[in-house]
Formats: sequence, C-alpha cells, structure tokens
Amino acid sequence: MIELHNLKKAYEAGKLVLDIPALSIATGESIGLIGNNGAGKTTLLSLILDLIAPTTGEVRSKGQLVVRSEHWKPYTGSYLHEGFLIGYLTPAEYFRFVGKLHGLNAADVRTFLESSAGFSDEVLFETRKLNRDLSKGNKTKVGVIAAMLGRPELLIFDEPFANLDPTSQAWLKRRLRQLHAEGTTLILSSHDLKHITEVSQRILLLERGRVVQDVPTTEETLPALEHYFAV
Ligand SMILES: Nc1ncnc2c1ncn2[C@@H]1O[C@H](COP(=O)(O)OP(=O)(O)OP(=O)(O)O)[C@@H](O)[C@H]1O
Repeated sequence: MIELHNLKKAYEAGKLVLDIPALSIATGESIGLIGNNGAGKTTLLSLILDLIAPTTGEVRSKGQLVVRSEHWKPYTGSYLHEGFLIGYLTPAEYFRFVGKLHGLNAADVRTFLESSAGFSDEVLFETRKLNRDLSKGNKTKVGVIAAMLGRPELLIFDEPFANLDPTSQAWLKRRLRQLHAEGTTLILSSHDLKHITEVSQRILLLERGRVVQDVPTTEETLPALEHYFAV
C-alpha cells in the first residue's frame, strides 16, 4: 500500500534527518515505529502524509505519488499532533465537521461516537469547551476518534498512547487490534515498547533517520527491544 523509494529529508542543508532507500508497507499490515527522540519518526509520518516535502525520493500510496495526487486522502485517517484539531470548535462540532467530509450525517457521527464509549465519554462529546482548551490527553482522544470516523483503510498515528489514562490506553489497543483484524493498515509511532509491540505485527526501529531493524513482532521482540534501549 505504501512504498518509499530513496526517501531523504534534510530540514537544513547537509543535515539529513531521514534516509530510507526502500521500504514497503503492505495493505493490512500494522507497523510500529520506534526510536529515540529525534530518530525521525514524526518526519517519516509527515512525509507519508505529504505534510512536508522530501528533499529527494518519493512516497507512493496505492501506487500513486502522494505529492501529486489527492486519491489517498479519502482512505487515509491520521492524527500526529494537536495542530490537526480546529482549536475554535468544540469536540462535537469538530466531529460533525470531520464526519461531513466523509459524507456522514449527525446521526451517523453520534452512532460512531457511541461505539467509542469507554475511550471518550459523554462529557467529552458534550462539553462546551473548545478543542484548544482541552487537556493533552483529551486532545489526543478527539484527534484519534476523528481520524477513525469514516473508517479509513489506512490509519497513521504519532504517539497515540501518550497522555492517555490506562483505561483509554487499553481501549485504544483493543480498537487498533480489532481494526487490524478487519484489514485496516496501521502505521503508529510510540515510545511505549509494550503498547507498540502489543498492537503491531511488524516493528521498524529508526536510529538517526535510518531503519536499523525491520522485524516481525514475536514473543521475543519486547524483551529484545527493552534490552536494546536499556544501554
Ligand atoms: N521543522 C524542523 N526544522 C528543523 N529540524 C527539524 C524540524 N522537525 C524536526 N527536525 C529535526 O529532525 C530530526 C528528527 O525529528 P523527528 O521529530 O522526526 O524525530 P522523532 O523520532 O519523531 O522524535 P521524538 O521521539 O522526539 O518525537 C530531529 O533532529 C529534529 O530536531
């Protein structure tokens, strides 16, 4: 589904922060992206979503360049950071706005939100607070749910477990595993090795912009990664 070729990014001349010669992500795969601060995870996700331009190379989604086409946008849901939220809307207004983009009416959106009970409770759906004034965790909840509205084929999240309470983390893991079982392609970054190995069938480990490990997740993966990062 996603193909990277000779993908490089330098924000400042001569300072490469991402360098991936070739990478393929198949339809239905669940990818966990890990790596220390500054490894290039957000940069990679931003390139896949055409939020930033590559210095060289290309990203294709279902065979078409993401920089030159719009076709990938309807089947791609994402939440990288709070800049994705419209700050002057309440969560309910924002969900209705995103729902409309997917052709969903208010009742469809309400039904979808009800299926998210346990993650985002009624209080969040009915609050008069604006998105910009929500707590960090609640911003993440609004962004993650909005990304899932319309049931996209491809979901991309940057650190979706960060700032969530344990109940919400458990709910999100269950939902992500369910979506994966239903065939959704998932690309997630996380610093939480336990969560990411629980929801990803394949782990990509980035170090200074390079993929230094690309492994299927097994029972050995979590202890191996804990050992890797313990040094
Ligand atoms: N807009 C920017 N301008 C200049 N340098 C940037 C910019 N965005 C990121 N960088 C640099 O690119 C490198 C990769 O950053 P990136 O945010 O992709 O890493 P990350 O793996 O997501 O890190 P973290 O785990 O801390 O979120 C870092 O050295 C960072 O300082």
